[in-house]
Amino acid sequence: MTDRPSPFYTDGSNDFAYNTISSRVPKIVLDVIDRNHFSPRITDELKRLADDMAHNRPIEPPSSTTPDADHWQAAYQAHFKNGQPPTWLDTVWFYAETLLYHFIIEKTRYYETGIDPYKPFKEEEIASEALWKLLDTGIGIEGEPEEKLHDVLALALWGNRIDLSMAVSMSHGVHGANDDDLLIDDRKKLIPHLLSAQASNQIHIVMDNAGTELTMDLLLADLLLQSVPSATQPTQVWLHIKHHPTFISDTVPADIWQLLDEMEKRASSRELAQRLRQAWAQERLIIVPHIMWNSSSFAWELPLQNVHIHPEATRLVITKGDMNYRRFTGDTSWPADVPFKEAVGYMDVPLAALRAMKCDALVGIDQQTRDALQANNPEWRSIGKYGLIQSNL
Ligand SMILES: O=P(O)(O)OC[C@H]1O[C@](O)(CO)[C@@H](O)[C@@H]1O
Repeated sequence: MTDRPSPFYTDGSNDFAYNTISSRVPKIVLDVIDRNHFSPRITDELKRLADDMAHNRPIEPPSSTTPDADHWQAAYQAHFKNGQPPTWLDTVWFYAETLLYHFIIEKTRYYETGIDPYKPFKEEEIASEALWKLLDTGIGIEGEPEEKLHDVLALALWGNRIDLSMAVSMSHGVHGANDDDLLIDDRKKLIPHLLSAQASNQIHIVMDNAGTELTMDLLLADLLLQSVPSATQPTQVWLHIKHHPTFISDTVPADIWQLLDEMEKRASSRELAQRLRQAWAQERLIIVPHIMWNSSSFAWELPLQNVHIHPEATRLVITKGDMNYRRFTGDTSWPADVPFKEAVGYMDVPLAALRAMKCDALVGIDQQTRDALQANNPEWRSIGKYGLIQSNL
């Protein structure tokens, strides 16, 4: 058993992590200011946050008033160095980035106003014709269940490219996504596992972005509800989403209901929306917002049983996207000879990760493949072009 490598740091030892905290997310904070109409006080607090990150200032103590204050105050202490608060460019990247998005919610007073600071970004995407064209393509997929699952799993993966925090990833789009960019494809194991007769009746999807990715995930959920054979209990699909808005586009409850409303307005997607609403009403489709998915904890630190992920009932956990991949694999680059199954060995349930690669975190790709991709494009890991469908099956 290979020891888990340390997580990426923001101190320059990993370029992408450093650039994210020193430059990329400060720009996102300023963009959030521009896209909203905050009071001068909130605007000044956000500008100071952006400036603190860019200038490697000490991280300020988190507030004591948010529902997850205990987590963030404990994490703050746990990341002290030499008895001092960490600075933004000298700490664990996963902590710094998740904390940054927590601070945006804290400073925009989300818990006092209920206003999603990313709503302007999300509204723009849900109005895009590309989203609705892709949904029509997905709805039009025909064939046997295994054929449909093969194609819809690919759409759910490539939908992850559409990520409002990463223009370069969005630039690759979903239409025309081809399997050449799919570096690992475990669908040949996943699909028989999903379609076989088993006692476990629950598929848990740890969700990611609203908008296009959510549209593809709802299409996948509908197909799973129709295709996965029921056992003593009806097949259920659980959607695990964020408790509050984060990472610009991550899904919160309002995003699901707004999308279903929009789907119902369109003749081509009305039936899909109605099936999903009915599945929800019959408790076959279950939506679970939980603040653990907003935290800086890695997956092995999370009480997954608190969100009903139990070995005996769970047929598969599907994690979507880059941040969840980082949370489940330790936000690090594993040695090339370590299989995905080993890196997630703490998981006592079948797991599949559907991820468009947007940073250096990686496990389960051999050295020869890494070298070839590196020679072709040194930024191959972080441009959202390549995708993984990895499983511990
Ligand atoms: O929505 P996803 O797939 O989790 O990716 C979003 C994240 O990808 C990253 O660029 C790298 O994880 C983050 O900085 C970014 O916000």
